[in-house]
Amino acid sequence: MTISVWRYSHLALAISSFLLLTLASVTGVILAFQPVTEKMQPYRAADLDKVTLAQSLPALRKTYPGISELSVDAHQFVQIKGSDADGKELLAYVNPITGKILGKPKPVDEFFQWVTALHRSLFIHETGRFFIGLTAFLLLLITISGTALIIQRQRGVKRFFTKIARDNFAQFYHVVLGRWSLIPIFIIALSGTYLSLARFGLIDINKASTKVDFDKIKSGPKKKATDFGVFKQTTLSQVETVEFPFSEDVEDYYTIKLKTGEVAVNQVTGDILSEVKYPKAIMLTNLSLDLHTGRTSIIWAVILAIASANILFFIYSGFAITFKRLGSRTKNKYEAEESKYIILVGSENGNTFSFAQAIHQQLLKKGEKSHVAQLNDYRVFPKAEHLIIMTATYGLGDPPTNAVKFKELLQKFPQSQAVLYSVVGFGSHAYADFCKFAFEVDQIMAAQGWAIALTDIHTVNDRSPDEFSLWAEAWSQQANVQLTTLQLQDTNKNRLETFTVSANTAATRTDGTFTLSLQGSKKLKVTSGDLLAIYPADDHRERLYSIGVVDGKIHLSVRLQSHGLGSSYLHCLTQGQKIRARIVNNKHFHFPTDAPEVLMIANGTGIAPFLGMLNQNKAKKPCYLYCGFREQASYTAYQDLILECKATARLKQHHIGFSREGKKQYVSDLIKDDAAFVAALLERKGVLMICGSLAMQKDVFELLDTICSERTGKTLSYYRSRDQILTDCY
Ligand SMILES: Cc1cc2nc3c(=O)[nH]c(=O)nc-3n(C[C@H](O)[C@H](O)[C@H](O)COP(=O)(O)O)c2cc1C
Repeated sequence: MTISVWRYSHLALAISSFLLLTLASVTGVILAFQPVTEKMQPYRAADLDKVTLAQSLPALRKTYPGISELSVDAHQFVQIKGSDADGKELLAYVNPITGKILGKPKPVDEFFQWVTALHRSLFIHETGRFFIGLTAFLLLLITISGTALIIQRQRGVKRFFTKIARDNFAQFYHVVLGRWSLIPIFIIALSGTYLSLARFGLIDINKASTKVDFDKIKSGPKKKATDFGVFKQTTLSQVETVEFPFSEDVEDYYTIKLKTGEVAVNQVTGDILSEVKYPKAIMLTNLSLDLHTGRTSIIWAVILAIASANILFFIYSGFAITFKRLGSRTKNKYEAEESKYIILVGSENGNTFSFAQAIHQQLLKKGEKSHVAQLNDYRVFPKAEHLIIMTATYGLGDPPTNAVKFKELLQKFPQSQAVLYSVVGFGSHAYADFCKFAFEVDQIMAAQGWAIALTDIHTVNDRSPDEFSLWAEAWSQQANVQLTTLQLQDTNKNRLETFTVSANTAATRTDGTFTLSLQGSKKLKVTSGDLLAIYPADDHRERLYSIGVVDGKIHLSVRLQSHGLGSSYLHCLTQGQKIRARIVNNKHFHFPTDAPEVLMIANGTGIAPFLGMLNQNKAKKPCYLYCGFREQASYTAYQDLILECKATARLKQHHIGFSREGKKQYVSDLIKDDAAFVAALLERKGVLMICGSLAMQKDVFELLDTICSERTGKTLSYYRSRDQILTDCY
């Protein structure tokens, strides 16, 4: 089943039951304390599984000749009923062997009684019981769909308990707590459902009673009750109640109600007069009661309380996740299945969506059925006549995250009608592989029998509105759809903050690299590894820089490029100057606080985020830094900070190589020298972080692939898929 089927089932079930589930969970938490408080009373008889009826019944009957009934409850309290020597009513907890009175039963606490009635029937008797039973059943289905979702999210049953990628608080803890409380919640739901079915007679739980043939009752040979075989073989832990003979008359007998059946015993001879076995359903009902109420074990009662409290958290976090998802989803007027125009977007930072929206809105205005989705949502579009694919490119010509599945899905879901397609690539000439992913998409589209190219592939450099308009014009002519001026919303521009330059080393360095410190005007949510987006020409062109946060300030490390738009702009900034920029949360490259060890690999200005991470490593997690520079002069600027981190144990080891001096080493040479250590670190679940040039990343990946296959027998992608290799290269 696809993830969305499970997700929607999970959501629909949760929505339909959340009110009653909240009530049942709150009352469930309270009721879990009932067995805990009751069990604290000092009436518990020890080792009931060793005390036989032969040891107990004759002794009790001797001490209390007026005894009529003995009962053993779930807390292992032995209670007797009858009349005492003075003919007064006798009701007490006793020691089953000595008969010593341990205490008097108290009526059930009124508060617990009230909560129990609310929990079971909402004070509306059978109707309430029905709704509570239904809620238990819905909870069972929610647990099953939740399990399926966790398995899909973790990509397999075997990886069920492996590390969870952290999206946001609600999502992360919904899954983390879900995994741990799955079993108790499943048991609560299953036992609750079973008890309701039994209550409504859908399961037969009628207890048949013993039938004694009075004509066959023998009055001899007489035996002592302590020698009755059935008494010797039965322990009090098996017993629910014992009804004592009313008188010494042979026609009055013992009726012993066990958990598994009922036995009538001749009080003179000890013969079994009649015996019935209960159906399995009775045992299952008892087990369900034990499991649902925690009445037999304090530990289980506490687990039930925690699990019920977790259900309340799941209700909160489940809704938080849903609202967030709905908020960020592209709002489509028409479903994909009914739309003539399908616009698929590949985007990492959201900019490409604003171009897609511009076309989408125009089509809607014209009364056309248009639908915007992510490339990863590609499927069969039965009514589609036009497919527009707009995608960015990242890394070494890689797809954005929301497009990684597209190629596979395309092979899986061929369209059954001819569809006219057009591909628009969004990229930047600042990267070697300009719009590479878009070109790949265009090529595989061309290979689909059902796909007909409406235009040649168009590329848009640096989100240029002019270049995009050229494509829009070409497409509108070919598609015969008139488009008026496109409204491109630059949402990023609304999110700019002011930063003050607190230091710039541009003037003091000769090697072309410089560091820049910035101070935000207000308290910003930023951490090392995030990116700073600047708009040097105050237009659509955006430039991103990795951030290191050192002592609360944002540090950038930049190499001045000839004709570089961003680097030239930053180079000229002077102390005290203010700039407008925004922080891009780059969560996949944050310091992995859960990792046991971290190995950082950087070349050149890629060291910036690591300096911040090391500075923030107050927990002194073992960190190793492998760094490559052109010459010593490039390294000097960072040396003091690195040595300080080492002196304060925030950095355990560092290895620096210079490509144009001394041994002429690249960072990959440093890694090669320590291949055994790197492999062992990966095996110890350590994390490798790489920041710097894409060329360096390529070399290091090739080397790591060899190291892994030779030394750990695993592939590099094995560690990448487990978030043990994190990259931020440019
Ligand atoms: C880290 C990084 C890597 C990039 N790699 C490439 C690339 O290899 N080729 C390319 O043409 N553009 C590359 N770009 C530019 C983006 O594709 C371009 O800015 C695009 O408009 C971003 O769209 P989005 O905001 O929708 O993700 C890269 C941008 C960043 C920040």
